[in-house]
Amino acid sequence: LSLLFLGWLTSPSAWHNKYPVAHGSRQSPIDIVPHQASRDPNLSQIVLNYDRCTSINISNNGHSVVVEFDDTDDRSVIQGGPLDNPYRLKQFHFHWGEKGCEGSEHTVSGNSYASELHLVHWNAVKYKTFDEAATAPDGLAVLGIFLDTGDDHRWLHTITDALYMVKFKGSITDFKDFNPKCLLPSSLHYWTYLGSLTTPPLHESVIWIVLKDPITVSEKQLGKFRMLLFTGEEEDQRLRMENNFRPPQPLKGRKVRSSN
Ligand SMILES: C[C@H](CNC(=O)c1ccc(S(N)(=O)=O)cc1)Cn1ccc2ccccc21
Ligand SMILES: [Zn+2]
Repeated sequence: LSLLFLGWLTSPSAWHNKYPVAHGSRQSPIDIVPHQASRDPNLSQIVLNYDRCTSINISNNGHSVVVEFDDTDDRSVIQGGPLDNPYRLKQFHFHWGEKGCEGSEHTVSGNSYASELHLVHWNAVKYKTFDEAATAPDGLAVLGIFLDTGDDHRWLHTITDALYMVKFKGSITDFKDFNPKCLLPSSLHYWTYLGSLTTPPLHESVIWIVLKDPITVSEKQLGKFRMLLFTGEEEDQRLRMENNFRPPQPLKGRKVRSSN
């Protein structure tokens, strides 16, 4: 692809050239093997205090579609589980494929889901800014939620109806009064492990919390994500945004823990 050739849209296998940490000891995503995860009785449940969250905008950053939140105070935080502090919700975004059988970043016993939702939080107790936290080993906490295909998701339309407004890379529009609690599965049982950002700069700064249960969305709803473009309005090449997922990375001796 000319964009690949131009080095703009680099493939995951080339990222190590510019970001050597791509071959680091705690890279994400990983393949999660449930029976090899250790049940840890000290792992409490995770608590999501999103009731006063303030969504601000939705945008296409050329990698995914991102909904950003007001993170100037502790109005929406995740806490408990493996976390020693509350972590502030900053944004959520998705990863997806070009067909239903792949698209998630984490896999479970080698199996992919159609998509994966990432709710990105940062440790504002220990760090002053998101960018500072994004480079610290305990700086970020990302809640991963798998998306399965089946019936329509009753609340996802609020997001998919806005996607036409952010078709091109670099586009952004208001997106108020959205509470991501409506995107949670019924159970908050999870796996947790120490990992990284799954896109450059691949900082090894993420405490991953991956929910065991997926949510269900329809092929039609997922198809609307595929009408987004990697390319900007001014570019003559139009590249559909799909397969924006990094494949699983080596575990390198890490332990995956399981909530009860
Ligand atoms: C990281 C930040 C841009 N990336 C992210 O915020 C991010 C968040 C979550 C994920 S995922 N898919 O793992 O949930 C991936 C990327 C900007 N930024 C801050 C410091 C910094 C330094 C160099 C370049 C960019 C930098
Ligand atoms: Zn992500």
